[in-house]
Amino acid sequence: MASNFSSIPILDWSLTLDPATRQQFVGQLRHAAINVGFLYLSNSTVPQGTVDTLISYIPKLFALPQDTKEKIRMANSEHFLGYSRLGAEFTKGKTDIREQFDFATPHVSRWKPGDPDHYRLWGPSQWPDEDLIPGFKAAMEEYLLQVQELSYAVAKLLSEALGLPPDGLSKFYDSPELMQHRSKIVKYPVVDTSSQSDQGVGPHYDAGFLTILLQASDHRGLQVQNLSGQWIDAPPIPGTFVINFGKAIEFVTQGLARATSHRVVSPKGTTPRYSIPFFQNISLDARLAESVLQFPPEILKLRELRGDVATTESVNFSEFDREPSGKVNLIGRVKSHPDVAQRHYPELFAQIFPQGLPAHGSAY
Ligand SMILES: O=C(O)CCC(=O)C(=O)O
Ligand SMILES: [Fe+2]
Repeated sequence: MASNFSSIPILDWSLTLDPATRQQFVGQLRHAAINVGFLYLSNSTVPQGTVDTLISYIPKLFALPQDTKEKIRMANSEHFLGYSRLGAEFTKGKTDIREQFDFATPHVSRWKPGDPDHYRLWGPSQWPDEDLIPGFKAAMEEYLLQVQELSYAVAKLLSEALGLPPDGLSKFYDSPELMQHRSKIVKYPVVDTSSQSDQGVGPHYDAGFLTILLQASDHRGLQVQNLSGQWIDAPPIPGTFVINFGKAIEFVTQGLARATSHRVVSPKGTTPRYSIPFFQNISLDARLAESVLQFPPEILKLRELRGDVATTESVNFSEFDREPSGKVNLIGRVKSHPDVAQRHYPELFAQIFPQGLPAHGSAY
């Protein structure tokens, strides 16, 4: 019988600051990683002011005129960065009812002719005109910087929690100037469920290492699938982030850090739900099948005690066993945003969608 969970643990980052309580935090992180795959983090290193400033911009960002938003649409960007209008994205063959802007940490594309296609995946963000939303770009870039720092600090503690040295995961990151992490600002509108689905985003796993999610409005909607397949609510808790693990870290930790399936149900009531996930990436070149880590037997025992996870309907990033991380991520982006892919990666698009653009999204 698999151990199971009915709520998501809340971890207090301030425990890490005192040597007397640090190990308590590390133990809680070990439990959350192995048995749940999700946690809330309170009292993190990200200043509340940075969070509040960014949140204050969200309604203004989505209220920009539609043509202003379309000027920076994702289809312009071979990096899959920019604006996606409502209904432009697919998960498991169904339209996700969300509108979003994808941004990323500052990065200059390293791609040059002859390099693999997936080097083109990372590059500069598209920003709305500064005059139309003054201060927004600076607020987002500051947020990205702070959350990036937090993500590296969490990775160190996770490494310890799994019985590795603190730098046990660092070989998966390139030097900072070669790395790029992504984020997006998402709006889930209220839908009329008598005529529409309530799929904010369908069941899926995240692809990378760590996801640090800010639930930026007071709405339920995020749900997490437990080991026996039931959907557990992960409601917003003020002053916290939600952290979860992606398929890449699950792969290299032999399933110790669990990638847990999750989804968002459209909000009820009268106001939209907002969220800001941050996806910590690993090196585009990382070949995970060659980099699986070794763990102490007492840690591996905990995975055995957890037991097997019920099969889920979530989308899988199964190519990690043969392709470099950048290629796996590119394939995921092509499936989620086929219109962008058709324009910028026609060959890969044709392999994945031999019949052309899916009418209703048939990506998975
Ligand atoms: O909006 C949320 O709360 C979660 C979004 C999510 O899981 C994703 O975009 O990967
Ligand atoms: Fe996700």
